[in-house]
Amino acid sequence: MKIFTALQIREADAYTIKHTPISSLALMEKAALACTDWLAEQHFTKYPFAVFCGMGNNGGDGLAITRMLRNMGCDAHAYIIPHSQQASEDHQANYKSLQRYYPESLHTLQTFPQLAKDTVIIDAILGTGLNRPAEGLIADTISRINSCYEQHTIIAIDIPSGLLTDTSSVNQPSVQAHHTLSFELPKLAFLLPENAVRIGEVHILPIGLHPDYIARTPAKFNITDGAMMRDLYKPRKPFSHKGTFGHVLLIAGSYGKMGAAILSAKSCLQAGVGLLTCHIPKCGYDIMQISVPAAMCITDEQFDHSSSFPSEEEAKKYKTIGIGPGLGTAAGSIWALDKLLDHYRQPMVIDADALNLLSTNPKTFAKVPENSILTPHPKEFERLFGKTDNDIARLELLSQKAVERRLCILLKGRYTAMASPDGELYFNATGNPGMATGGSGDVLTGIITSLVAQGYSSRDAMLLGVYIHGLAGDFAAAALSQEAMTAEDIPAYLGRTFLTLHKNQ
Ligand SMILES: NC(=O)C1=CN([C@@H]2O[C@H](COP(=O)(O)OP(=O)(O)OC[C@H]3O[C@@H](n4cnc5c(N)ncnc54)[C@H](OP(=O)(O)O)[C@@H]3O)[C@@H](O)[C@H]2O)[C@@H](O)CC1
Ligand SMILES: Nc1ncnc2c1ncn2[C@@H]1O[C@H](COP(=O)(O)OP(=O)(O)O)[C@@H](O)[C@H]1O
Ligand SMILES: [K+]
Repeated sequence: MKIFTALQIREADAYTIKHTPISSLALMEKAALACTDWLAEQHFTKYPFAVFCGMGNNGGDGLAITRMLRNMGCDAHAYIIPHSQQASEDHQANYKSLQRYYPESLHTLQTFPQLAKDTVIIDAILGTGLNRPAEGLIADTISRINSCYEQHTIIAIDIPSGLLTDTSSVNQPSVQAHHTLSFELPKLAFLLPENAVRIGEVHILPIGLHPDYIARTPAKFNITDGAMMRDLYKPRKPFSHKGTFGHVLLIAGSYGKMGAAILSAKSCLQAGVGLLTCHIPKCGYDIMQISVPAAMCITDEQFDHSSSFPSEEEAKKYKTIGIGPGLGTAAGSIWALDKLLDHYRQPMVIDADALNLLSTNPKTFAKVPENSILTPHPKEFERLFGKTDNDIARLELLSQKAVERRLCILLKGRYTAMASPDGELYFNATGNPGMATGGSGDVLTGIITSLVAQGYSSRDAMLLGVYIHGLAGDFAAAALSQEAMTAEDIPAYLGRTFLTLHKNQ
C-alpha cells in the first residue's frame, strides 16, 4: 500500500474529479458521509457534537458532517474559526447548505464554547493544507480542545489539526485526538512513534479516489501487505529435500540468556529452514538439545559465552549465519566476530548483542558483508548510527545508512521501517502490543535467517520475515490475548501464518 504526500493526495483528488463524473463538492460529501457513517457505527450519534471548522476544505468536511449529523437528529454545532479572509469554494457551498437547513447550528468562534457533558469534539480545523505552524486563535482553540482530553472524546478529521502530513511535527502545537478518521490511504504522520499520542486510533475510510492515479503514481514510502507477500512467497517444490532449504548457523546465547537462543532456533526451524546448527557456549548444550531436538549443536570452548566462531573452511557449509540473540558482549565475542567477518562474505543476519558489539567497534562494522540484514530496535539503532532530533530524521538516517553501507536495515517498532541498499523504504503493519515482550526480537532473527537460507534475497527475507513475524503475533494475540501471549507463542503460530501465503488462500 502506498503512502502519498499531501501534494500527491491533492493530485489524486484532482485526478478523480477530472476522470470521473464526481465533482469536488461531491467528493467532500462522500468524505463527510464516510465520517458520519463511522460515527453512527461506533454509537457516537447518541451524544451532542461540537464541530470546530477551519476555512479550507477540512473545515468544509466539518460543515458537511454537522449537516449530516443534524439530518440524523443529533444535537450538532459548528464553530468556525475565522483564520482567513476567504473560505474555500467547497467550504462556502457547505456553509450555505448548513445556513439554509440548520442556521441555529452555525457559529463563528469567538470564545471557546461551554460543552455539555459527553459532547464529542470534532476537529475539522486544518487538514493536509497546513502550511505553517498554528498560531493565534487556532493555536488557542487547539489548546482548549486538548484540555478537554480527559472529559470528551476528540475525533480528528483527516489528520489532527496542526500535525504535518509528511514531516516531523515535534514542537508544533496540534490537536491530540482519541480517533483520527482519514481518507483512502494512510499518511506518513500516522506511522511515526512521536505522533502516537496525537493521532490516537487511526481509521482509514475509503472515499473512491481514482485507482488509476493510485496505481501509476510511485510513492517514496510503502506499507507491505498480504498481496505483496503472496507474490514474494516461494512455494515448496514436490521433489525438494532438506538441502534445498539451506543450512543456517545460529550463533546465540550466553550464560543466563540461553532462552534467546532457544527462541531464535525454534523460530528458524518453524520458518522452514532445511538444517540448523547452533553455536552456543558449553553452558547451553543440554538446554538447547532438550528444548530444540531438531537443531544440531556446536559448543564453544568457553563455558558462559562464545569466543571462537567457525573457520573459513567450516563456515562454507552454511548458507547464512544469524548472530546476536543473547550473545552477550564479552570481549572474546567481539574478537571472534571480527575474525569471522575477515572471511565470511555471504549476507548474514545481525541482531541484538552482535549489533552492540558492532556499534563499539567501527572497524569490525566496516567488514559486514553487503546485503546483510541488521535488525536493531530504536536503542540499538541509536548506538549504531547516532541520535536524531525526530522520527523523520531517523528514517532518513536509516535509508542513508542502508544505501551507504549496502545493507538491509530494519528499525523495529509498531510500524517496523525496512530500508534496502537501493533506497527503498517499506513499513510493516502487522503485529500488536502483545509482542512488546522480551524475546519477540529473537524470534524475528530466527525467521529472517531461515528465509535467507531458503533462497529469498535479503530484501525479500526482510520484508516477508517482518510481515509473518507480526502476523503470527496477531494470530497469537487473537487466540491468547495480548497480555497472556509470550514470545514463544509467535513461532507456534507461524504455521497458520504460512497458510495465508498460499496462493489459493
Ligand atoms: N482527497 C482527499 O483526501 C479529500 C480531502 N478533503 C479534505 O480537504 C482537506 C484539505 O483541504 P485544504 O487543501 O483546503 O486545506 P486545509 O487543511 O483545510 O487548510 C486550508 C487553508 O488554511 C490555511 N492555513 C494553513 N495552515 C494554517 C495555519 N497554521 N494557520 C492558519 N491558516 C492556515 C491555508 O491557506 P492560507 O491561509 O495559506 O491562504 C490553507 O490552504 C483534507 O485534509 C480533507 O479534510 C475532502 O474534503 C475531500 C477529499
Ligand atoms: N506495539 C507493537 N506493535 C507491533 N509490533 C511490536 C510492538 N511492540 C513490539 N513489537 C515487535 O516485537 C519485536 C520486539 O523486538 P525487540 O525489542 O528486539 O525484543 P527483544 O529484544 O526482547 O527480543 C519487534 O519485531 C517489534 O516490531
Ligand atoms: K483536522
